[in-house]
Amino acid sequence: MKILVVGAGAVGGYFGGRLVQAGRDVTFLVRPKRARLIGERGLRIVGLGEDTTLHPRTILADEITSTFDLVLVSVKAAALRSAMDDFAPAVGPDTLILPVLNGMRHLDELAGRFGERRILGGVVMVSTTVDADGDILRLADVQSLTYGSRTGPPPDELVGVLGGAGFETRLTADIVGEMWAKWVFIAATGAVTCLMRATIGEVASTPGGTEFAHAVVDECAAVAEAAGHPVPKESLDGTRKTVTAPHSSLTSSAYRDLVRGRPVEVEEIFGDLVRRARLLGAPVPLLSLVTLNLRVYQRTRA
Ligand SMILES: NC(=O)C1=CN([C@@H]2O[C@H](COP(=O)(O)OP(=O)(O)OC[C@H]3O[C@@H](n4cnc5c(N)ncnc54)[C@H](OP(=O)(O)O)[C@@H]3O)[C@@H](O)[C@H]2O)C=CC1
Ligand SMILES: CC(C)(CO)C(=O)C(=O)O
Repeated sequence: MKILVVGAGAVGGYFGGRLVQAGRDVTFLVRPKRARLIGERGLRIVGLGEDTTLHPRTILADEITSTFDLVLVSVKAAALRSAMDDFAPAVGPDTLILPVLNGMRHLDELAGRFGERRILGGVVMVSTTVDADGDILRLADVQSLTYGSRTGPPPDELVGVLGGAGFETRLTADIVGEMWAKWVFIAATGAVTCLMRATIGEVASTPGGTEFAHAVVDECAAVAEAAGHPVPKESLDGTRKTVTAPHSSLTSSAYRDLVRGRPVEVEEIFGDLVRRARLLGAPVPLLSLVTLNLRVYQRTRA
């Protein structure tokens, strides 16, 4: 199965790199600067005691001459539209597209462009960043990819391709529910860390921090429930435990972007949740505050 990984950043570089290591037929669609760096330095996965150098196949948008069986989309939300233009020639009649962006909005954009049927849902749990050398730096020992069809038959053909590649994978019958659970998790983690400009542990160990984190989780979970996708108790308990852990160095990709002065996926992670909450009549004062805070950041960033 020919796999095109769109974006060799923190997430695409990590999962795509693992698939390369496992001998899968992977090509990375990259832009010229990233292509040069990977050509010179290799794609390196570092951190947590690892130092792996891979030499994957890369391709630029104007070099795509054939279609792929699976397109794994791992760009940030702001780059999605131009990425869709770039990878469109790789999409044939039977190509499946598996996006792993946080939030939910990208599904409509991808379905609008390529058709509902081929757009799978995906959830990644990983904590990686691109470091100053351009390497994929692992920050925590989590690495899972959950995926499934939203409309059609389960993509069973992916099980053997994505499985056994050094990260956990799960094909689920309820990927939309899983995406909501991840959205609650990432919105809560992102809200706590971005609004307080601190790690989960720094907030949780400060008086009032734990109560704040619980209140954020309550809001996020209430939106999921109102939307018809209540987060299962076990998953919600896990989210609460994670966002209130006093010694945790966990942040979120949104927070890492914020402290580096980069664009944050404000609308996709927070704004869209607030918008849906309003439509559903769910009160979200804390999420509204985080959204406003980050919108101001976004406008004044430049
Ligand atoms: N990092 C994390 O720990 C996690 C992130 N996520 C989510 O995953 C998604 C991706 O995030 P992340 O990997 O961190 O982001 P990064 O910014 O690290 O990576 C995105 C990559 O996409 C590339 N890109 C953008 N446009 C194109 C294009 N047209 N063609 C080819 N490549 C392109 C960028 O390339 P270039 O170098 O050229 O700019 C960049 O390398 C986000 O939605 C994020 O919320 C989810 C779970 C964890
Ligand atoms: C799992 C977690 C919180 C890891 O950083 C994440 O999904 C993100 O930051 O986007």
